Amino acid sequence: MESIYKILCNEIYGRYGVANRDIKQGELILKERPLIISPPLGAKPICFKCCTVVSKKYLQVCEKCKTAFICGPNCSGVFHTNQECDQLTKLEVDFSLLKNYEEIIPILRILLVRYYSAGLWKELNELESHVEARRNTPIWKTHQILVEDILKDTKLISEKDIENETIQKICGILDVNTFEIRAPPSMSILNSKCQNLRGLYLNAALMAHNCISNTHLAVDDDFMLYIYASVDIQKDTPIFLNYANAMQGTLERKNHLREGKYFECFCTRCLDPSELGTHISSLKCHKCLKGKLQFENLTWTCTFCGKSFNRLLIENTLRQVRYLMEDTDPTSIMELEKLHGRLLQTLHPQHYMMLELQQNLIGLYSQSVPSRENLTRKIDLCQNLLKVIQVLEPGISRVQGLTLNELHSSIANLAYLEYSKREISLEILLQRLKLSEDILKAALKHLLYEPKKSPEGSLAQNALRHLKILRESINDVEIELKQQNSKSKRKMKNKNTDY
Ligand SMILES: C[S@@+](CC[C@H](N)C(=O)[O-])C[C@H]1O[C@@H](n2cnc3c(N)ncnc32)[C@H](O)[C@@H]1O
Repeated sequence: MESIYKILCNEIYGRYGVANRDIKQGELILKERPLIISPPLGAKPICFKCCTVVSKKYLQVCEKCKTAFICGPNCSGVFHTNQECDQLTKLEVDFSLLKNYEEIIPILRILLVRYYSAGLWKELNELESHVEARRNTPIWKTHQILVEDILKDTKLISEKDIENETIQKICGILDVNTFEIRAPPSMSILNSKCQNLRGLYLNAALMAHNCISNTHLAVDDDFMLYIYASVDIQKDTPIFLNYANAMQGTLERKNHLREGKYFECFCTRCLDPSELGTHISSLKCHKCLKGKLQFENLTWTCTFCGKSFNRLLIENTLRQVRYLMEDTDPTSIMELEKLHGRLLQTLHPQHYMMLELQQNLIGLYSQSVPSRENLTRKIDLCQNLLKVIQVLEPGISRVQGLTLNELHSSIANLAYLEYSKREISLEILLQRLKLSEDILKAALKHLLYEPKKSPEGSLAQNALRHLKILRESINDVEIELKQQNSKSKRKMKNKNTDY
C-alpha cells in the first residue's frame, strides 16, 4: 500500500515529511513505538522495563544481566528487551557505575543498539545532532563531564569513539529529536511532581516544525505515539509538528527552538507581531493606556501612540510578572483572581501569562462550589481561552477539547441553577442544555483521538458518559415542556369555553 507520507530533503528543514496524497482531518498519519525512553539529564533514574521513575533507594537490578535497573521482580514492562539484557550481560557493565551516574543510562542504552542492530544504529546516526553548533558550548562541556569522561573509564567506548565524538553526537541526537512524554505514575516517588521522560521515535523525528502545526500528537501509557492530521492536509504539503509550546509567545518559542533545536523559525505566526491577531505576546502601552505593545524590528512599539520601549525594560517587566505568578498560591481562587486583575494593567488579556493564569483558574473553578458567580466566571474564562486556542491550534486540539468540556458543564450547571431559582423558563433551560450538548459534542470531536490508555482518554470516556446523561436530561425536559404546553392549552381551552 502507498505510504500516506514520504520523506523529502531541502536546505531549510533537512529531511522532512510531506503528504503523499490528500489527508483528511483526523486520519492517522503515523503510529510508532519508541526506540528508547530515557529520563532527561539530571532527572531520577527509571526502571528499564516499565520506565516508571524510581527513587534510588528502591532500585533493584535485573536478575539476568545484573545491571539494568528495575522497579521490582514482578515488573511486567517490555522495554528491557532480551537483546538489551543479553548485551549488558556480555559487556559486564559495572552496576555501581550506573547507580552513581544515572546520566549515562540513556547513552548506554543507545550504545547497546550498535551491538545488536547495525541497521537501527545506522538510522539513528543519520538523525540530526547539530554537533557543529554544540561544540564547546556549555551543554557540550556538561556532557563531557557527566557522560563522556565516565564512559571513558569503562570498556564501553573506545578511543576511536572519543575521536569521532560518538557520545557528543548521541547526546545531540537525543536533545534534538526526542519527544517529551509523561512518565507512568510511580509508587516509589510519592508526592513528587510528575517527571517527564524523553522518547526517541525514529520516523516521527523526521517531521519538520511549524508554530501552527497540522498534526495532533498523542502518546498512550505504553508510549505508543500516534500522529493524526489535525486539519485537512493537501498532497505535497509538509507534515508539521509543533516542537514548541503553542501557548507561549514568539520570543519564548524562538528561544526554545534556537537553544534546543538549533534553528530559527520563520513561520507565519513568528513573522506576525500580533501572532495571527491573538496578541498572546502583547503588553498594554504604559504611555497612552490604549494601544498594545508588540515586538517588531527588535523593539516593542505601541500600535496606537507609536511609542517605542526598550527591549530590556519589557523583559524585566515580564520577569517581574513571572515572579509574581510564582509567588502566588496556585490553589487559591482569590489570590489568582487578585493577580489576574492586577496584571490586566500591564498585559493584554490574551497574553500567554494571562492565559496560564486563566487555565489555572478554570481548573480551580471546576472544583469549587457551583455558585452563579463561579460558573459565570468560568464560562467567561473558557470563552476567552477558546478564542486564542482556535487560532493557534486549529482543528483537532487537546487544549480545545479540555476547555470545551469545562465550558459545557458550566453552561448546563448555570442553567439548572437559574431554573431552580425560577429565573429562567423551562424553554430557556432546554435551549441552554442543547447548547451545552453541542459544546460537549464539539469537545468529544477533539478528545476522541486521545488513546484509551491515557488520562485524557479516560476523560474522553467520562465525557461520553456525560453526553448520555445530558441527552436523558434534555429528553426529560422536552417531555415536561410538552406536558406543560398541553396543560396550558387545555387551560386556555377551558377558559375559552368558560366565556
Ligand atoms: C527532529 S529533527 C527533524 C529531522 C531533520 N530535518 C533531519 O534531517 O534529520 C529537527 C531538526 O530539523 C530542522 N528543522 C525542523 N523544522 C525546521 C524549520 N521549521 N525550520 C528550519 N529547520 C527546521 C532543524 O535542523 C532541527 O534541529
